[in-house]
Amino acid sequence: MMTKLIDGKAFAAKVRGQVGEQVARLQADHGITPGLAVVLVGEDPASQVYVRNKGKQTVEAGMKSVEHKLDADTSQADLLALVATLNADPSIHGILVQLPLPDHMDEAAVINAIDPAKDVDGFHISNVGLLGTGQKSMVPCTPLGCLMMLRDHHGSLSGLEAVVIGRSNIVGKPMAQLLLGDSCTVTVAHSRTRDLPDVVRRADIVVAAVGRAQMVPGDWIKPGATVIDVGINRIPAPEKGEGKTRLVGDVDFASAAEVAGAITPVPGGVGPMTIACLLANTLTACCRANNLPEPEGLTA
Ligand SMILES: NC(=O)C1=CN([C@@H]2O[C@H](COP(=O)(O)OP(=O)(O)OC[C@H]3O[C@@H](n4cnc5c(N)ncnc54)[C@H](OP(=O)(O)O)[C@@H]3O)[C@@H](O)[C@H]2O)C=CC1
Ligand SMILES: Nc1nc(=O)c2c([nH]1)NC[C@@H]1CN(c3ccc(C(=O)N[C@@H](CCC(=O)O)C(=O)O)cc3)C=[N+]21
Repeated sequence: MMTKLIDGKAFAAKVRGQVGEQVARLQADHGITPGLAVVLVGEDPASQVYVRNKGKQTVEAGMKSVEHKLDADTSQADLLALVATLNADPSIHGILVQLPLPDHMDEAAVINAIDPAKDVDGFHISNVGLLGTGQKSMVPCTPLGCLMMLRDHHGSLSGLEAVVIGRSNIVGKPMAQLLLGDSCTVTVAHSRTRDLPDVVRRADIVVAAVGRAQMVPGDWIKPGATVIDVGINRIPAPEKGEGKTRLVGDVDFASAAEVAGAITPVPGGVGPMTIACLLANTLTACCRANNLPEPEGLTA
């Protein structure tokens, strides 16, 4: 089987280009610059990398980027006060609080304190409810990026069997909602699923969002299926030198690529699309806030 590599890096660059064009038009026609605020609590090195990448790409798309870095022992009240300030700031159209938060914080309380119109992660209960009932919402970036790649590859997803492995609020559940919205027959698998290999074998579309390095082998994949690998796992890479690591997905890429019709790599697949969709959501939020037409092709 000749598999098609779905190039998320190139796709994301295209999306960011479209966002940049529409940001320039917004600026020229209306004098408005979309603004994104990213809040990071604590010093998790991986989170710092993501936050830096987000800030850089936000600026490259012509938008305003603000980063707030708080100590790991910041009180929840102080974080909520910052969120309230950002909610009230008219130059900020998108707010992202990087997850996970330190253990002493109530993640749901913080997320639900964000103005839903500025919730570019799409994690606020209002947005979750709107998505679940098929109404206009802010759509979570990672699943939105996956959906864009799937639509691009398949055209219509109608009637396809989709299996999502993972049921988290940030990836698995919203992914399942989006696939249902595009008329897939959706199965959501998780750690209690009986006979996961058999469940995965019936899928035309597999979305793996588990957080376990290379757990899905090629012999679970139906020949010709499309495989979207959300996982980001760092594993030792002694071949690169002592103490070195490399990134791998939740799918065993080498064996899955032998049978899949199309597959996303890690890195260079879902990850860059997540950031591109964050920029798209910020633009969308800015247009909505100003009663302007929404950007085309950048929403679900
Ligand atoms: N590329 C990107 O932009 C992003 C990548 N990620 C990556 O995606 C992965 C998943 O993230 P996230 O959804 O936050 O993770 P969570 O840990 O929140 O959820 C993992 C899910 O996988 C399920 N699971 C765990 N073990 C198994 C198993 N053996 N068989 C089947 N299902 C299992 C869990 O089931 P149960 O509910 O029963 O415990 C849970 O539903 C991670 O690698 C993360 O780094 C995340 C966000 C963005
Ligand atoms: N509120 C919130 N929203 C998020 O969207 C969110 C979050 N918290 N917490 C953490 C996860 C993870 N996440 C990634 C984003 C980009 C890459 C990405 O760009 N990955 C590159 C590689 C980056 C590298 O080299 O480390 C790639 O896959 O090619 C990965 C992971 C967003 N998340």
